[in-house]
Amino acid sequence: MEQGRSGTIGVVVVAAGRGERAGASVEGPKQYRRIGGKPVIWHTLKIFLDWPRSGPIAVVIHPDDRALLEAAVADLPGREDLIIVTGGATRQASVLNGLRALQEHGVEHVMIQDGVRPFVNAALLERIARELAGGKRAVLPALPVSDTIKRADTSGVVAATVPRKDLFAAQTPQSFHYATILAAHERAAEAQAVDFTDDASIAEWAGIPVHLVEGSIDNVKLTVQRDIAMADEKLKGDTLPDVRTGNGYDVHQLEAGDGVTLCGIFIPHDQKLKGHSDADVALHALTDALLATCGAGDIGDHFPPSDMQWKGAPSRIFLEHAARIVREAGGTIMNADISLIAEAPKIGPHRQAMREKLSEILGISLDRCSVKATTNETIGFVGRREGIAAIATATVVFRGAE
Ligand SMILES: Nc1ccn([C@@H]2O[C@H](COP(=O)(O)OP(=O)(O)OP(=O)(O)O)[C@@H](O)[C@H]2O)c(=O)n1
Ligand SMILES: C[C@](O)(CO)[C@H](O)COP(=O)(O)O
Repeated sequence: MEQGRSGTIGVVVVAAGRGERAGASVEGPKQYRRIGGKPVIWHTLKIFLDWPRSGPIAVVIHPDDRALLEAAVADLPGREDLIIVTGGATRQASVLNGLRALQEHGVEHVMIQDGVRPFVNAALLERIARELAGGKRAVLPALPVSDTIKRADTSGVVAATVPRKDLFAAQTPQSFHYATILAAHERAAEAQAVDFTDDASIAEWAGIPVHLVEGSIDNVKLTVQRDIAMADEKLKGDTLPDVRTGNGYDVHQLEAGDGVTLCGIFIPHDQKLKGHSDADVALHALTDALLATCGAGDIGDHFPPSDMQWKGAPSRIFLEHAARIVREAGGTIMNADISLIAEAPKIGPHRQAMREKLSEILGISLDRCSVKATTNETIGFVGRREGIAAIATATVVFRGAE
């Protein structure tokens, strides 16, 4: 065996199982099922191929799956460097074959990864690598169990509640000093000690201290059909359009005057709206709705009433500002909808002009601009003609989900 090159981390990805618990599929065993449009094994291998510290990578497959693997990785950069190995009847046997395949590659450490954990991530690999570099011979990513754990007898009756304080759920990549874990695996095989479900158990059996590092909550093993469906949904979700809705509400008092400005349209009336600017409640509500779609605060944050420059200002300035913020954040305004709540003046005759004004200010088509109005049936402050209220909703689509 070649001497391990200091710091080189080999990888064994085991993918020779039959996936019986997940059930049959035309795509083959679960490691070849597509999630987010790519086979599970493609995702897993990509993480290791992209991770700059990966040394040689052995992929352990079932003898019947050669064509499936080749098709699965056909478009994966770096696939030509993968070392393809045939697996055994158990996970343990498959890992041993993978470890043996790295013998001539001079690795100092090895990460042993389930092919069916496609959400392993570089941050987790870095955490593990730090421990290996610090001299740990066996490192196990794991998370504390969060469910209460019961032990049951064979009739399905609970025999005991197991204190969970010291319990952890083991993940992969379980990572080791290469020569140490290879020797332990070889000894376990010779001793026909064969019921180990993971490599840390073999290290424990061989008396090697296994050190925990914090696993990753995303790093789930796809075991049953539902796991695969959920993984697919998760990845598809990442590419869904990022549609956001914001709402806004505003009220201004009425006082004696000669008219009100609503949605940028002046309507002659025997009252006017009180306010620092032109007091266009409708445009103020819509400004808030737009700002809300990108978490940009509210109108008061951008145009403080204490700032004299906004005295008597036309409110279209505020709306144009909010629309600019939305666009700069990557948003496209899809729809703006305003409901006015006013006893008087009548809004109906001005609705079309208001919609056209919104369309002009926002730069979107008329059919995406809606203005509605209702009275307050003579009750409350609106009913007593003491004020006018407006409610607005804006829908914005952003480029790509976060
Ligand atoms: N003989 C085996 C058995 C399992 N594995 C691999 O070990 C990982 C974890 O095993 P598991 O989830 O149990 O996969 P399967 O054995 O395929 O599933 P099942 O037990 O439902 O058949 C998987 O990537 C699987 O392909 C392997 O390489 N060789
Ligand atoms: C290695 C493992 O993924 C750690 O949780 C697990 O032990 C594999 O068990 P399985 O029975 O092969 O699913």
